[in-house]
Amino acid sequence: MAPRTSRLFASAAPALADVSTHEPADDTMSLDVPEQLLTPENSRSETSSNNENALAEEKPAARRRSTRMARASLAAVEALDNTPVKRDVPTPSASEAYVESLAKAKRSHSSLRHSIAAMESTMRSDTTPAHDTVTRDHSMVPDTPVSKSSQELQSEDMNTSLQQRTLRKRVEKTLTEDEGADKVKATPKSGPGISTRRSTRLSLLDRASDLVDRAGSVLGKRSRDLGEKDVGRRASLRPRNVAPPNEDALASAPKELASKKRRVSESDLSKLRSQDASPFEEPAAPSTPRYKPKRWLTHGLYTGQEPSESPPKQRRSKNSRKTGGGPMQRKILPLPMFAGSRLVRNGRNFELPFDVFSPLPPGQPKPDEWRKTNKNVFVGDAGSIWKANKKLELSTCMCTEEDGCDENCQNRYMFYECDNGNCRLGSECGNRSFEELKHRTKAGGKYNIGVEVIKTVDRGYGVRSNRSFEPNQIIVEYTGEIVTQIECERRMRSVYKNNDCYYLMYFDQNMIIDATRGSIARFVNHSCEPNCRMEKWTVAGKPRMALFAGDHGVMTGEELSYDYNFDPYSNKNVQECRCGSPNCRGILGPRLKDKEQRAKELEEKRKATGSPRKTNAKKVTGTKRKITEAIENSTARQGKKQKLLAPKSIKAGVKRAVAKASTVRGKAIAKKGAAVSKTRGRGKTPAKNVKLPTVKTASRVKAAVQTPRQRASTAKASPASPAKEKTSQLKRPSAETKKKILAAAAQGSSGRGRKSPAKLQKTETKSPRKPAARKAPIKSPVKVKMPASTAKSTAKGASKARGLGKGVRKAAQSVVRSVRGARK
Ligand SMILES: C[S@@+](CC[C@H](N)C(=O)[O-])C[C@H]1O[C@@H](n2cnc3c(N)ncnc32)[C@H](O)[C@@H]1O
Repeated sequence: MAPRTSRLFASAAPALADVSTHEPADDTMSLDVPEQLLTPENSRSETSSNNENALAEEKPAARRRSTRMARASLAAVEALDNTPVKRDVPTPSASEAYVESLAKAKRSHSSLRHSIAAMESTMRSDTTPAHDTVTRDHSMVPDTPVSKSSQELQSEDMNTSLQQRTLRKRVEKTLTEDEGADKVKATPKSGPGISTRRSTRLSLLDRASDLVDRAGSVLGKRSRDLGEKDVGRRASLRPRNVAPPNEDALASAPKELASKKRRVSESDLSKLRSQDASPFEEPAAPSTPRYKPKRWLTHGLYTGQEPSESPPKQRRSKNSRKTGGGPMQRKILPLPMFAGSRLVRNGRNFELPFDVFSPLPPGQPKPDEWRKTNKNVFVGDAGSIWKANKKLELSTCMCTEEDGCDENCQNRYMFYECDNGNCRLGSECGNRSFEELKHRTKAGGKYNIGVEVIKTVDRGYGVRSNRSFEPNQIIVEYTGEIVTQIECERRMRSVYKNNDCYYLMYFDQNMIIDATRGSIARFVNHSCEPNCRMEKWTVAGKPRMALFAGDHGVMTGEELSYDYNFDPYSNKNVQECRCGSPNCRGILGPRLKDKEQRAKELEEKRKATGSPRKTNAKKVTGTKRKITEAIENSTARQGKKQKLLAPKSIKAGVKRAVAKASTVRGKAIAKKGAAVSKTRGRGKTPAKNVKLPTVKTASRVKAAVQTPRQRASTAKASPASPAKEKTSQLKRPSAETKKKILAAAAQGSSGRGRKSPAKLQKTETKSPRKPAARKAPIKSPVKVKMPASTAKSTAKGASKARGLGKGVRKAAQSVVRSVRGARK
């Protein structure tokens, strides 16, 4: 005890000096007790053993000192609590404790005085004068957990002036009753005294590690690793008895500590340390550095995946090598992303897949020679010519708000865009496509623009949609340099003569858009079954071209195409089409016109039904495509044509002959009537004979055959019709023949016929008036002669042309017979 006491004295020398100045010492014990309680080392040891949370908290120095004082005073309270008397009696309130302490203070007044004086002197020596007041007045107000617990004991009396005195009295009481306090003091002084210093350093270290943690989370993995290494190194300095900020533990800790202190001898200090540490280590959390907890994303690519120990954005193998954490605790491979086991177990709400809007990844081949312009630019003379021909075209929209300029809008029909000048519907108007496109372009971004260039397999570049488009929605404007036709031709001859691709399109006023320098629309390829249309609209009086979605709309990722309806100008320019559609026309040529399209459809219909074809192949002419098609068609139908045409031509010939014959007959009848009337009127009977043979009146010829005169007249008349048709082939009869005919006619008429000579005479009498008329029947045999063959041929021809009938044939034959008979 002696060396120890001297050591204690040595350490408490300043305090003793102060004490001696205030009050003389009554006995040695009175000096011993405060020394054990109030040395700075003691107070530190208490702090280190109880204060855990305070390590991490920043406090001003003065506050820390006051805390130490509170610890010192609290140690006395704890000692008080540890007495057997206290354990049996319920914890008194602050006022009771005060009364108690007063009673006890009387008993050991003198010794307490010394101890209090020593305590105050210690306080003075530890704190500056400025803080002295603070220490005295607010020694119970520190915000550490321990001081809070002691503060609770006095919470009711905090406002009274006895606050400090209560503390003093309790200390006095403790000192009085606890005679073995020196034993208790030995342990905290030697054991935790060491760790007190450490704790002071550790509070700083912990703060520093906190800062490193924060910095690590900001600076990234490498910094975190560095921080971790540092922390690991400092961990050797960390006290092993760091307890969590548990109030129960804090409350119980001093009791256990006090009881152990009594049991442990001074010689077993090293053992004591390890034993002291054990009760605190059990509830204490492992002394790992306190990292900011990782927050796993609740959305994005990895949503639904099991969290791993690896930091994100790093390969697991690499990560485990660095951190030494090892791979994840998995027995089998995880399920694929978006179908992980968690997803299978729990399910989740529907989320759009990440590639719904997925522009092409970077690194796509891009056209080098493309010079872009999103506006039409007039080049050369085009501008001046355009202005000169400019017409102000206005079209006032008549739609109502209910209609909203839908498909029935008059402006829409005419490809006129509505604007505030010609339409009063404003935002309700549905016919402002170019306006919409303007807003989209202005907003920018891949989605608003909605198209991107791609490289196709066999058609050069193309354009792909990276969003969906409604049917008939505007997609992109076709812009470029507007040139005159002359300029266009010049470019074709010189500039583009070796080009494979042309970007020329007919525009307006005989001008052409050359999109070699133009918008992205120039890359849109041709398809025979396109999903888009190229349309020309008038916007604010100016024509503009744009690509619109087709009637079925466009889906994300589809390649855009329209029908070029391409005019290749020459054979050289005819290009093979590789659109791959089922109805591909084979070349980049013009599409069928409506009429041809209809004809084609009809043809197909006929083929299907098997009905004969009426169309004329001659009509299918024009462009190269059409010629090709016509050739194909003709070769395909040649056989059919031959089979069909043979019977057709006969029928047609017969029909023609009949029609002609009937027409001539009709005419002849009409003429006959007229002639008869004329002759009658004029008294020309022989004319009747001349006219009768006009082939057509078969019945009358028959009747005429019945009498010789009539036969004769028929014989004269019968060849008349063919003679009439083929006058040049007839030969004139000789005079002798004429006489014979006349004689035969006279005999025949006198012998057979009932005709009176008067009649004949009458006829003859009439004949002088018209000798030519009379001559005609005379001539007729000549005629008949010749016409005999003619009649034959006529009969043959008539038999060939079977439409003439038997009557005509018989008449002709009878004429021939009569002529022969007349000869005989
Ligand atoms: C206006 S450009 C289209 C963009 C072009 N593919 C490019 O790479 O620049 C027209 C040219 O593309 C090619 N092309 C377009 N559509 C095609 C198709 N269906 N089949 C074959 N070639 C096509 C032809 O060479 C044509 O002259």
